[in-house]
Amino acid sequence: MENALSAAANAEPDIRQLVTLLGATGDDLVALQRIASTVRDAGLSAVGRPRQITYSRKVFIPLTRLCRDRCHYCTFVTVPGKLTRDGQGMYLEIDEVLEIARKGASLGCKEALFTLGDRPEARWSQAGEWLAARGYNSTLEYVRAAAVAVLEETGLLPHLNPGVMSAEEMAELRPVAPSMGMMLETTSRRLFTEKGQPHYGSPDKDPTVRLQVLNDAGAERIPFTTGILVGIGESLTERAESILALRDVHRRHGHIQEVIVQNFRAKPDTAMRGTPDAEMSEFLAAVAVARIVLGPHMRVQAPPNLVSGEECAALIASGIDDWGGVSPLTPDHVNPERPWPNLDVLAEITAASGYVLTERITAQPPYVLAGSEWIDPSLAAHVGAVADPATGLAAEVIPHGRPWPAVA
Ligand SMILES: O=c1nc2n(C[C@H](O)[C@H](O)[C@H](O)CO)c3cc(O)ccc3cc-2c(=O)[nH]1
Ligand SMILES: C[C@H]1O[C@@H](n2cnc3c(N)ncnc32)[C@H](O)[C@@H]1O
Ligand code: MET
Ligand code: SF4
Repeated sequence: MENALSAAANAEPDIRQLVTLLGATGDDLVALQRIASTVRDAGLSAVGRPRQITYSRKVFIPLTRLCRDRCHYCTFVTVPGKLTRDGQGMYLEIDEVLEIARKGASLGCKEALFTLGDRPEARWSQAGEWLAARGYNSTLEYVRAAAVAVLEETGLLPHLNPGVMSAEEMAELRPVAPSMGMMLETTSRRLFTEKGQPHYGSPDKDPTVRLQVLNDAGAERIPFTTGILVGIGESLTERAESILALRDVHRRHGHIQEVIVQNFRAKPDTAMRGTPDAEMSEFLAAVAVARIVLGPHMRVQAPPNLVSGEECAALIASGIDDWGGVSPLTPDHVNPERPWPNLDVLAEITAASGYVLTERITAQPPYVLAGSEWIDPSLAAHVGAVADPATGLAAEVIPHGRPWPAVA
């Protein structure tokens, strides 16, 4: 442990040392957290915003809960029969999307997070029929149309999280969203190939496929959010490998705008209901190791609603600098049992640790400030209207719709 801690403080720890660090507890964990905090603080100072912890004020738009996958931890996914019994459509209609986005805009939200099941039309004929009846050939085509409607009618900026996409599909979507994302989850192949493991039977959770998406997103120059899900049965070695894989793809393309370290939370109606939640010390060690491996310039995000208020302070101590999207309106539909902290409370929690809660937009500041290299010119006016031109963070405005593309 001492060698591993000293490597973390002074050099690049090797994978064996990272595994040791991922198992740190007690005083060793405190020492690891100190190193991670120092790295985070240096990174924030270097970009001229010392001690700021960011969040994005957002609405969550669950465009469809149908999915061709069946991840054992997921309570978001549903089936056509259940939607019909509950009197719901296969997808949200554009009007329903706009109603959520309009309410969000009036509350000062600047991001519309589209999170949805992967390619449901590949499994459910009802999904394909719903789309065809409205003139769409695919879920991703419908995502694009919904994003355009949100831009034109509300001015919220779409962040797209629709699962696996091809390079061509990402290129089609790039002009309608300043950022996109997809969790790597894990590089563990075993959790995908072995019967009984959480990704068994979910083709979109093949780690090779997911790494390809991350690589393609970089080649397409899309500011991209990704991350790992901690505590789904991956070993400490697999956890270390996953973090290293994210470091490597970012070294290649420079497009990873933030890395989410998310703790698994068991849900009653899922196959993993009996699996204990991620151990807090292991989760904190994962955050700290991610910070150390990814370095001072990466934004490291953990959601504040998946832990307690005291544990939020421990996340700050472990080196995060971003809380991700927080909503004053919509629930976290992926973790519906975990309400968002009120934004005033989150500001207090953040301040109690000596940091200032600061609003950003969906794309992280360096990508906003770099302009057309990273963000499609069709979005320049929409982004310019909600971003502070000096910092690339959020401006204090209420968004409003404008034509898209704003610049032809
Ligand atoms: O409310 C949530 N937001 C999630 N977000 C959104 C996130 O909180 C931020 O709104 C975005 O990252 C914008 O920066 C994700 C975004 C991604 O690109 C990939 C995965 C997630 C996962 C979640 C999630 O589980 N719950
Ligand atoms: C949107 C993201 O939410 C995460 N996700 C899905 N189900 C759970 C759960 N039970 N607990 C925590 N995170 C979860 C996955 O990482 C997915 O990619
Ligand atoms: C609701 S899960 C998030 C989006 C996508 N289905 C994925 O698993 O990556
Ligand atoms: S986590 Fe995403 S891919 Fe897996 S079942 Fe849920 S919606 Fe589908």
